[in-house]
Order: sequence, then C-alpha cells, then structure tokens
Amino acid sequence: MSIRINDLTVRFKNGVVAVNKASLEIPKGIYGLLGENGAGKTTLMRVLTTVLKQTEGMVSLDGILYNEGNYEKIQKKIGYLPQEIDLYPNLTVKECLVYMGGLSGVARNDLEQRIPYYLEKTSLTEHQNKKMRQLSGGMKRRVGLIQALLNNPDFLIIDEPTTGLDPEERIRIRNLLVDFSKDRTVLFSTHVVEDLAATCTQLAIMKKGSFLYSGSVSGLLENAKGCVWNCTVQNAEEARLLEANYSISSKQYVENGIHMKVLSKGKPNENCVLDNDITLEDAYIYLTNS
Ligand SMILES: Nc1ncnc2c1ncn2[C@@H]1O[C@H](COP(=O)(O)OP(=O)(O)OP(=O)(O)O)[C@@H](O)[C@H]1O
Repeated sequence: MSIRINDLTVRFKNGVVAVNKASLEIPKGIYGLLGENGAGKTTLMRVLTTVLKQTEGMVSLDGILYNEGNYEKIQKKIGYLPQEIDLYPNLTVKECLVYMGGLSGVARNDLEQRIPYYLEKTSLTEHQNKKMRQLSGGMKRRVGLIQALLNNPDFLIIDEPTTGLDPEERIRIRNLLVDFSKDRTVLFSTHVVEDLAATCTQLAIMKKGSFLYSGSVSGLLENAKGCVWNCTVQNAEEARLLEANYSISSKQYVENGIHMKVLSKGKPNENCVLDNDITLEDAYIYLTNS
C-alpha cells in the first residue's frame, strides 16, 4: 500500500491556492503530517479521501489513479476521521456505529465483531448505550475514530485524532493506531508533535501548500543538530533580547533566572551551552523558522 502524489495543486474558486505543486510518496506504516495553521493539510487530506477534486496533478493509491471513474473503488479502501465530525446526536454510540458501518458497506457479521473490539480498545464499552449528545468531546472523537476503522481500510487518514483526549486515552489511541498501521498506511495529521514523536518514523511538513520536508524523523532531528542551545538569562530584558533575535522552543522560570531553549545556527551568546537532547518539536520549529 503506497500513495503517490505528483505536482498536486488545489485552487479554490476564490483564488486561494491551498496546495501548490506538492509531491510526496507515503509508504506503509504511520506517516506524520505537520504544518502551521492554513498550511494546506486538511485540503490535501480531503483530496486523498476523494471529498475534493484536485485542480492539477496526479494522485494514486496502490496504482489506482484518482479520477471520478475510480472514486468508488478508492473510497472502499479508505477510512477518514475529519477534524470536525458531528455524529448523530440522538443515536446511541452503538446504533451510530452500526449505522455508519452500514453506510460504508460493512457486512453485518463484520460489524458485530469489529464494534465491540474497537469499543473495548477505545475504552467506550461502558458508554455504548449512551446517546451521542451525552458524550464528552474526547469520547465523541473516539467514536469518530472507530467509524473510520470499521471498514478495515488499507489507508487510514486521521486529522487530529487525539484532540481533547486525556493523557491516558491519548496514549491508548496512539498505540491502537500503531497496531493498526501494521501492513497498512496511516496518515496522521496533528499539531501535537509529541504524538508523532511517539508513533512515526517518517513524516512530512507542509508550509504554504508545499512540502518543506519529507523523510525520516531522524533526518529532521539531524538537521537541527548543533543548533539547539540551553541559555539561562538573569532577567526579562535579556530574555526579550533573545526572543527578538531567535526562535525559542521553550522558556521556564527557574531559581537562578529564566531558562530558554534557543534555536540558532551559531552560539547566541557566551553563556549558552549546546543541547544534544533535541526533541522533534525543536527540530520542527528550527526547520519552519529558518
Ligand atoms: N473551501 C475553501 N475555500 C477557500 N479557501 C479555503 C477553503 N478551504 C480552505 N481554504 C484555505 O486554504 C488554505 C489551507 O487551508 P487548510 O484547511 O487546508 O489548512 P490546514 O493546514 O489544515 O490548517 P489547520 O492546521 O488550521 O487545520 C487556507 O488559506 C484556507 O483559508
């Protein structure tokens, strides 16, 4: 299972070019997608799910070209959790999943096995008879994820799956996705960099409709090597000076002043010490701001 995207462009009627000649190959496993607000991630995912037609360029899924004649075939292979999903408020969790599974053409027998399995995996078994409108935001998100998994898709596209989840549930969902990605492709878009660090080895970073980076997480970390500095300053004025001149990936008030993680090619000042413990967040901020 692999997805190829060649010179993809999406231009909206109002002239906004949300995706601009973007090319990418998404292999098997979990593949991360990062990018600032408005970078074009959702637009790209909407094309990949066939909800939106590209203006130019080519997309293929396991060799099947994205064109209207193939949309039905492609849709059968895809599961999608959109950023905003409003599921039927008056149905119970279970009724909602049975209904949505039916809409996706999943056989009744399969639904009878898969629904209890995923309810258990997402800690929703005890809530299955509650009406959708009675659920918390995080629970609704988990039901949304189950509906995307019900047709056992080869290609799962998930937009912010962990938004609103408590830390324990976030970890559970991440692990569920890792297990699910064995022999399949999962495109995982999120602003929670930590979730990608815990699940992916490959990722792409979008900026203004194009890919600024695509490749291994280790390659991205390597790119920031020698550019992350630990600096402790004595007062707010010194901190402001650093903030005015560099990207800062963290800031903390400590006993002896203000500790800051400064991203810079050269040493910001003589009191700064090179930090070799680079996080994905440091590497992402370094790349997108340099
Ligand atoms: N239907 C639309 N019509 C016109 N412009 C749109 C439409 N949908 C999105 N855009 C614009 O396209 C650009 C990319 O938006 P998109 O939603 O794909 O970004 P994103 O990376 O998903 O952002 P976020 O992280 O905030 O969800 C933005 O400038 C947005 O305003």
